[in-house]
Amino acid sequence: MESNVLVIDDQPSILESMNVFFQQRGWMVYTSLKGLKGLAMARKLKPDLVILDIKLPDIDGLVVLEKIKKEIPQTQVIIITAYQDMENTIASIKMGAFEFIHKPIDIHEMDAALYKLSKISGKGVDVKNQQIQGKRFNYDMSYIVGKSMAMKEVFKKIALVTDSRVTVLIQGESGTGKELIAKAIHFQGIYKKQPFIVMDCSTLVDTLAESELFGYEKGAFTGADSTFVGRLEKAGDGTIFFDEIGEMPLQTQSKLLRFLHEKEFVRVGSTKVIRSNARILAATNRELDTMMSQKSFREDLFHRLSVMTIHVPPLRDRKSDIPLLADYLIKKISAQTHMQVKSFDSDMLTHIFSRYDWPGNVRQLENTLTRAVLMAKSSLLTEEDLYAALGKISEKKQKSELFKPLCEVEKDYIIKVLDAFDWHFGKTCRILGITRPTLRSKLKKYNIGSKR
Ligand SMILES: Nc1ncnc2c1ncn2[C@@H]1O[C@H](COP(=O)(O)OP(=O)(O)OP(=O)(O)O)[C@@H](O)[C@H]1O
Repeated sequence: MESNVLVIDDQPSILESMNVFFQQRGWMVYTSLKGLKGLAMARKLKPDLVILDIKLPDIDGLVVLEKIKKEIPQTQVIIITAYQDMENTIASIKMGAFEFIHKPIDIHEMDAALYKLSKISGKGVDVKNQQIQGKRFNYDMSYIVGKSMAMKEVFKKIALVTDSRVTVLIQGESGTGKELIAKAIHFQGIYKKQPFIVMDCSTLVDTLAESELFGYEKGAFTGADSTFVGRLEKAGDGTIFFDEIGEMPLQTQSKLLRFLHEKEFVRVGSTKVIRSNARILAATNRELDTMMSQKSFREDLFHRLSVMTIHVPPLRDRKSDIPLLADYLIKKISAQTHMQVKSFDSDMLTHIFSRYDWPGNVRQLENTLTRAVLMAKSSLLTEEDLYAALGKISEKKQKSELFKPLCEVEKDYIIKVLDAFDWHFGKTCRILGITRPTLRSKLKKYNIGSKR
């Protein structure tokens, strides 16, 4: 499990720099600009480490330190301050602060403190290892998250094919990460410096498909004002990824098949044969078996493409990946939207998100989290934010809407009976088992007027 740190400082620039520093070392980072809020977060999150400014706008940093050490003794605290203040240094160390670092923060000093921490902490915070993790965590466009058995199988297959030129067919529902896998195959392999070209087959129109794929010569047809280099040629010694291959028009399928046989093609309007060494990857969310039996997908093309197949399971079949994915995606979204990394309670998120089937798979999860990050009112993603992003109301809210105070129940019931008996007081009193004066006093108490 990754370590987590809470940074409490009233300077946004410090929060930002600490955020980057710890994230690069693979830590989960939480931040607070205020002491009291930071204290509340510490109580809730019980972080491995708190970086605490001694001078805070709302509460003395030393008081925060004292409370943290008393209530969450396992949490280590590093004090930071702009003041060379011996008294505070001594006081904070006496109170159990682990280290005292002066501003501006020297990252080597912070690294040294973390190293020291790794020696004393039972959790074994391994700085070196975290630096490696940090390097890997770079929103790399080919970085795939997953620890489920199913994803481990996917990783194994990727590893088998990255350095070869084998044709791979990637199958899976929409949003499962097929394009990401294609990128991983290309960018993790020895040909990663070569181009990676995507051909979205759902946009191919029969008449233009050949030109798009193989290119055309100037004057090949009306409107061909200049020579056009097709996608295959653009791929060079790299990869061409046919996304949504199931959508490729039948005529184009034949042309692609011929290319796969011969490894050469000619531009439209030319006679010059161009040899290509491009690696072919394809993906589909369609049932190609059914399409083949319906003759809308060529069987021979299928066999050519599926030298190796990778089946990407839907998210509902690997829910154990949700916490890891959510953690990664929130960091990715925060970086992309330049929003401060939102902290969240991983158990709460897992509890809520694991109940959904995610028909749109990881893309839907990513979109949901993006909405949650953008809509969140604070730097902490709450249960309410997650439910709102899912377009649902939270259990807490549901319950509060379902259950009302007794007086409201009584008021509603009296009105219901009055309405049912056309506001006949005698009948209403008999049903409710009360006297007329009692009914009158209740009407007054609940401000129930005349017949509505
Ligand atoms: N295992 C994963 N780890 C990290 N990000 C993922 C993972 N799987 C999918 N994603 C992210 O989810 C989004 C959808 O993934 P991708 O476009 O690769 O899916 P797809 O299967 O190709 O979808 P479609 O069939 O609709 O084209 C992308 O932003 C991708 O980066």
